[in-house]
Amino acid sequence: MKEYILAINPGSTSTKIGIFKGNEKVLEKKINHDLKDLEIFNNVTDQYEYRLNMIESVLEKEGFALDTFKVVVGRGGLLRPIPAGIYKISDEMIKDLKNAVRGEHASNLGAVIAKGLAEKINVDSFIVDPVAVDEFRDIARISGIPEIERKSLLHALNIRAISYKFSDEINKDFEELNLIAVHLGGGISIAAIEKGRIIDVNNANEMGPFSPERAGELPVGDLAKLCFSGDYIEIEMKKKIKGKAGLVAYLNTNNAIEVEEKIKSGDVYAKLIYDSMAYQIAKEIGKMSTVLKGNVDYIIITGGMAYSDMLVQYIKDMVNFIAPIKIYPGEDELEALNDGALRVLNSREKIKIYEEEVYSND
Ligand SMILES: Nc1ncnc2c1ncn2[C@@H]1O[C@H](COP(=O)(O)OP(=O)(O)OP(=O)(O)O)[C@@H](O)[C@H]1O
Ligand SMILES: CCCC(=O)O
Repeated sequence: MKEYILAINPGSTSTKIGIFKGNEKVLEKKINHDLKDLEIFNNVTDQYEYRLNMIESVLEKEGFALDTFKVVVGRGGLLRPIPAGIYKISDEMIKDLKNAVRGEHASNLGAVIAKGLAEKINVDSFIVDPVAVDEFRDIARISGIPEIERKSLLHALNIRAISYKFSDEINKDFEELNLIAVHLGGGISIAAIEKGRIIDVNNANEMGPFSPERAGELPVGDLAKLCFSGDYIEIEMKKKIKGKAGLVAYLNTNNAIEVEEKIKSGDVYAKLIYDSMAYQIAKEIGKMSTVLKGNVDYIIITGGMAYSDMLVQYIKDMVNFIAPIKIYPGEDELEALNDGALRVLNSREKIKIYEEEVYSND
């Protein structure tokens, strides 16, 4: 009997899978990938067979036959700009992901694997709120140099799932609230949400505060100088901005818990860096409150670093004049994928068609 939903979330070093029966998670597994195994692939989507085989082995070992799944849902990747929602995985979408039309990202594999598995058993496959969700007004796209556009790229899956959860908890519709939603993970997304639409966000890869591994916004003159200093080739510069930046660059770790231990043992430099990250996060929240013209109902803070009392307290002290603050530490993207699939299966939300939304966005 087809009774389960299979959720697939590929990350840079692991693939997480979740099996759900209605709202109940009956299995969660994290498949770790050896970096040496991944290095041989030129593009992320070339890892398809490798990761698919590992998922199938886990399913077999755990006793879940493929034909017990009624739908397969994957994390969406760097697609063309599209509104938030749940999308049927289409050939056009797969083509864009394989061609990396907006770049390489581990989540590009989510749709490819979900569709591959679903086709074997002849069921539907979906993605939910991919990182490419774009609900910006044109005014938010202008950067200051015509060749460069400000882009909407964010942790949309977790941000929207937590926003829905919070709205339910206070018995309001997400579409009637103005929120600032903050995801504090390896990357940091800070979004202004007006009546359910994400109208502005920093773009965790390129702007906003620095994070455990990323540089965030940088003084552009000095950045240009560094690029042309002759000391770095392009790939090194890219790594310097994303991966080897932020806490990693200053303190040699991307682990906020380790940084807090240093601070507690009296490391003044670690405290300066950590406080500076908190300061920049608070400053970005302030920016988003202006985007919403001060009409902010709540600030919600989520992601792994939301577990940190030290960080959250610093931020709260700076921004609690703006709106009440609610903290949801951690993330459950597998649950968010399942929730999305259920909303479609229970006819609470209409499935979107990628090609139609891309076209209507042009
Ligand atoms: N209890 C805790 N106290 C402080 N920091 C924590 C705690 N638990 C996790 N973190 C920190 O949260 C960060 C990782 O967050 P998270 O797991 O949400 O990110 P990720 O999934 O790796 O990346 P991303 O969210 O960008 O996709 C790390 O710096 C980690 O040390
Ligand atoms: C760019 C937003 C998503 C991510 O950092 O993974």
